[in-house]
Amino acid sequence: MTPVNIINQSHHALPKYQTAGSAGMDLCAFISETITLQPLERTLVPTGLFIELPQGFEAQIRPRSGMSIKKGITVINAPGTIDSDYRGEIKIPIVNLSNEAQTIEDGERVAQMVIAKHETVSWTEVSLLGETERGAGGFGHTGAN
Ligand SMILES: O=c1ccn([C@H]2C[C@H](O)[C@@H](COP(=O)(O)OP(=O)(O)OP(=O)(O)O)O2)c(=O)[nH]1
Ligand SMILES: [Mg+2]
Repeated sequence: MTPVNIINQSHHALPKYQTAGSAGMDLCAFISETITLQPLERTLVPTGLFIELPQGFEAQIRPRSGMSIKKGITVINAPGTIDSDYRGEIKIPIVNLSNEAQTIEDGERVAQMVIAKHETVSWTEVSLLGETERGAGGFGHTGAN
């Protein structure tokens, strides 16, 4: 467990792992009025949460499968990236991909957040890359199925 500083300006509980093996913590909407999204409409949902990740960590904002299948609502930039030096409010860009209007209520769990480690690299500019069996093959190169 890595301790991470968090400010919670919402009246909802801190995000938590729902089960011992959960990778993500659900994020609740922190809104004063119900959001209604028409088909293909998008909006930015506030959470009231501000975090201070250690360098080398990121938070990924991902859709919830239940929300996607029940309402057709997904995170439009999934996976959203929260940088370790970001000190603003975590907000969730969502879109209604269903063909009817959908609503989001205060406290509704609209997305989930996975905290992950990432590398930081420095480039070494070269004129040739190491040879591999794949080479430049991609995009279905290994077969039809
Ligand atoms: O789903 C998201 C994605 C990003 N952010 C915040 C945290 C992140 O550190 C910052 C910038 O995100 P990103 O780099 O994806 O956006 P950008 O359009 O490249 O903005 P910037 O130029 O500020 O980096 O916005 C969120 O609150 N929610
Ligand atoms: Mg950016």
